[in-house]
Formats: sequence, structure tokens, C-alpha cells
Amino acid sequence: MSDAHILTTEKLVMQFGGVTAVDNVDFSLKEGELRCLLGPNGAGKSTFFKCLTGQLTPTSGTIKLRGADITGWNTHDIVNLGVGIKTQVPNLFNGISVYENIRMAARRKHLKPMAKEKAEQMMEKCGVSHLARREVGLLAHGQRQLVELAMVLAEEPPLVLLDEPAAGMTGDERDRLADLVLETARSAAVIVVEHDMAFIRRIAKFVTVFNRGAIFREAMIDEILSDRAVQEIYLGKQADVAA
Ligand SMILES: Nc1ncnc2c1ncn2[C@@H]1O[C@H](COP(=O)(O)OP(=O)(O)OP(=O)(O)O)[C@@H](O)[C@H]1O
Repeated sequence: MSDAHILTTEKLVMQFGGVTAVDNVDFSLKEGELRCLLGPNGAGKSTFFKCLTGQLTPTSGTIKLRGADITGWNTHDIVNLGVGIKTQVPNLFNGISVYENIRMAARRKHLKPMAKEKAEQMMEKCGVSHLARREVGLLAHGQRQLVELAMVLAEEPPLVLLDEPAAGMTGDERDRLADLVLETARSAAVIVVEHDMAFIRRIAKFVTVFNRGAIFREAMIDEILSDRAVQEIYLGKQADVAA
């Protein structure tokens, strides 16, 4: 991991009417760093994520990617800058096969023969080779999540943003996903927003905890899990963070 920052936000604010969902957030992520975003329901994680991915335009503040101001850019342009984005709802072409979806994604980065090879590699890596000819619209949610991840990784982005990637997955799929995220983080910076604590425990290193729209704590996962104040903000909102 280098000390240079791939992504920073300064005084980022997102308001919905009278609700301040993201409140003055200064955040930074180093090149090659894996960061998990945690926090109780309604803490502002998803809204923050959606500002980073261009799904929402922040009310104020700035977002910089490798020093370039991308505040208010749309998702398409952010993806074209080389950011791999996986939102909560898989973004797939339902009528065509798993292989075709992944090959088309690989084609955005690679020439034709290389794109085929890359698609095959990615299917293997993400554990969906056995589904290659299946229509993605007919797959279970967890399988669709893995296919979309294969599409994102096929473009070899230097920054990967994942919103609840483990949702709807079986135990085996979740284990596969954890290995994939760790492997991806060897060559790219990764941000993961996730509720599933078993999954978080497997992958997390340094984490950012949100509460009421602001950054509440930033520390290594072990420290966070034993932090009384962090446990208290979770209590009454969802399963205990230490459960
Ligand atoms: N489109 C919206 N319009 C109005 N309020 C919103 C909107 N999206 C989010 N909010 C509010 O912003 C706050 C932060 O919500 P957000 O979904 O970002 O939290 P979260 O930490 O991702 O929660 P969860 O873990 O439940 O997904 C909440 O009070 C939520 O009700």
C-alpha cells in the first residue's frame, strides 16, 4: 500500500430536506487500501457511498479521485475514470448469459481475444464458470452478486466500491466473496459497505464507523469490535456489533 491517497472527501454533506444523512465527512483512502464502512441502520453509510459513486449529488463538500475533483460527476463518468462500482442492486443484462455479461464488461478494457480470456478467468475466479451459459435473469441473488463482481473486476479497476456485496449469499458464496475481496485488495483500493459481521470479520482491517451521518471512529477492526461506545451506538438499532 502506498501513502498516496486514491480517494478523499472534504467536508462532504448530503441533505434530504431537513435530514442531514452525511454530515461534514472528511475521509481518505490510500492507494491499495481495503476499508470497510460500518455503522448502525440509518448511519449514512449508503448515502456516503452513493455520493462517491455519483448516484447522489452531494449538497456541499468535495470528492477527489487521485487529486481530481469529481464532485457531482455521474456514475457513468466515474466508471470511465476507472472506478469499479457494485451497487446494492446488481446491474446486469438479464436476457443474456453469464459469460456474455462478463465478456462485455471485459471488452470495455480489453481487445476482443483478450476479453474472452479475461471473461473466462473472471468466471473461474468468482466461482461462476458452471453458470456460464445460464441467463443471468434466472439466477439467485447471491449468484447475481458474484456475476456482477466478475464484471467489475474484469475491468481491473484501481478502486473498487462495493455496497453490501454479501447480501443474499449462501455461506459458501460468502466465503468465496471474502477470498475475492482480499485478493482484489492486493492490487486495488477497495471500499466495502456491509452489515454482515461474519463477513466483515473475515475481511476487515482498518474500518470507518459512521453514526448519525458523521465518522464516529476509525481504527483496526479488533479495536472497533471491543469499543464500548461503538457497541452502544449499535444497541437498540440492530444486532450487537460484538455478537
Ligand atoms: N432518498 C432519501 N430521502 C430522504 N432521506 C433519506 C434518503 N436516503 C437516506 N435517507 C435518510 O438518510 C439517513 C441515512 O440513511 P442511509 O441509508 O445512508 O444509512 P445507512 O447507514 O446506509 O443505513 P442502512 O445500514 O440501514 O442501509 C437516514 O435517516 C435515512 O432515512
